[in-house]
Amino acid sequence: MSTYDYIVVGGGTAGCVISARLSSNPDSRVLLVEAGARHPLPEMATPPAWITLRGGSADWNSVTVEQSGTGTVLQIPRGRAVGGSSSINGMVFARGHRSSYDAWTASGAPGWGFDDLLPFFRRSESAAGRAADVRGVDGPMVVAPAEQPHPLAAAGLEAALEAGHLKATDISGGLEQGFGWTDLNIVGGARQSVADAYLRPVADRPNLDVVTDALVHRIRVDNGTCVGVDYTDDGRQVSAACSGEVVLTAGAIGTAQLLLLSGIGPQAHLQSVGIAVVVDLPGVGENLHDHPLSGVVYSAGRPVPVGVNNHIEVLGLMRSAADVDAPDLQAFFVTPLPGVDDQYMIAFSAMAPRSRGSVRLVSARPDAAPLLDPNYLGDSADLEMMVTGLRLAREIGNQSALVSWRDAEVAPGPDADGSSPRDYLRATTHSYYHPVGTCRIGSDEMSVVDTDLRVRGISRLRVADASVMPSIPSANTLATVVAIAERAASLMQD
Ligand SMILES: Cc1cc2nc3c(=O)[nH]c(=O)nc-3n(C[C@H](O)[C@H](O)[C@H](O)COP(=O)(O)OP(=O)(O)OC[C@H]3O[C@@H](n4cnc5c(N)ncnc54)[C@H](O)[C@@H]3O)c2cc1C
Repeated sequence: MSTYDYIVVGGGTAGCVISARLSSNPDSRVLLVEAGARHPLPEMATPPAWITLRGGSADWNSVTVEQSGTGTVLQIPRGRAVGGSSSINGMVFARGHRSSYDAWTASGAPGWGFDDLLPFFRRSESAAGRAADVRGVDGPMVVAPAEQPHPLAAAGLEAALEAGHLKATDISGGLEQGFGWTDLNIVGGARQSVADAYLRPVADRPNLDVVTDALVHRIRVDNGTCVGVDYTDDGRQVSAACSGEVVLTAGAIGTAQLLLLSGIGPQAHLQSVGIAVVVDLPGVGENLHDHPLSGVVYSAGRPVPVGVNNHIEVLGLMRSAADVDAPDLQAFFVTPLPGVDDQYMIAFSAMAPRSRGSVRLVSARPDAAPLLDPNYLGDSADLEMMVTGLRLAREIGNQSALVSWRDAEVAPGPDADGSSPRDYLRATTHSYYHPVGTCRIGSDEMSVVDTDLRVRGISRLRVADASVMPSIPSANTLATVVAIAERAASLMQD
């Protein structure tokens, strides 16, 4: 059995960051184990093609249980590839508003506010042309607004300003609200995944072993200490030993699933699926949540060019009412709407959803898909927030700046008023692909990791991915996961 100083479980977004940072010390032997393939699919490089990667070989093809708030069963794509979800995602690179992270501090995660995370956000990125005291100048992720902006996105931005929203000079920076050109991790016309930015440049380090197409089954715990992992590689059962620390970076779904498979989780649930309890940790798999997403669809009165980017170039962060404490709604222009000719959408999403769900096992088999219940619109406040989002999106959609594009509102359609917007929202709300929260940081009994990301009750085991977020930030989640991973690497090297 090989012994490593560090084992990183899941070679996705966070896993690529952490294994690259830890292996920069030539004296540390690092193993990274990833279930997906080593090499990228050709379509991953082409920004507008990202939509087609959902449901393909680099997606775990997860679905939810029927959602009580919507009556629907929804897909939750998540990357199964080196680079993880960053290899199939929409390439929007944005921090949440600073209030999102300050809410983490307030919820019992001191040291995780915006100012605490800022050095790690900055370390991760090169954002040329942005304010250098807020944005990074020499990090691996090279991010910038669309080089060749879509003309319909430009018209949408004008329409948002016409509707009275603020113009944001840097909507990706975490300090502003309003509408502006978001940063994208597209470099020279191609996706830059986190694997491209962090891992591939260092993959030939002699002290870094990257094992792919390998499913981790469980972590091994001996007397309260994590001592290694078990995985299958090409049908063989393999055990790797760890003399230092194991860090779980299998994502909000995969990490919770692995802890449960390893006997770390709510006792009654583990017993119900026949897994011996190692630590009764009731918060594992709880607190699953995501941004709910819907949109107003318009037919265009003229051909809408396909564009060379990711279909999402302008983001808006708004407040649902003037007196709310923090921005709580996002809107963006989908230009064009993929899969249909000459339509576009103004999408909107509740940024601080109250609904909470869970990840649970159906059996002790590591290859069995877990039960996923993000509980979209389960809390009626989220539905009402989406009703406000629909109203604000329509306001923007009806402005004169869009008149040369707009033909008609196709969905919900001009007749939808009274109670029918709620029916429309229940029927059309789907995942924004940002599941988080299943192993949250905190100090109460439902938290899973402490503020140093150490799993409660087990030594030499950390979690560092989207699962540790106590609550979802008010933006797409990639940039936040990268910052969490940077911070984790720094904590592990202290
Ligand atoms: C289709 C899509 C579009 C998105 N668009 C955007 C966007 O435009 N902007 C944005 O900011 N965010 C976006 N996101 C969200 C963002 O990409 C994720 O929040 C982020 O990448 C999650 O990082 P992670 O490290 O937590 O998990 P991941 O990047 O998903 O990595 C987890 C890794 O662990 C591996 N793994 C899981 N279980 C096991 C196991 N048992 N054994 C071995 N390996 C395992 C997986 O294969 C995967 O590679 C999108 C996500 C998706 C899926």
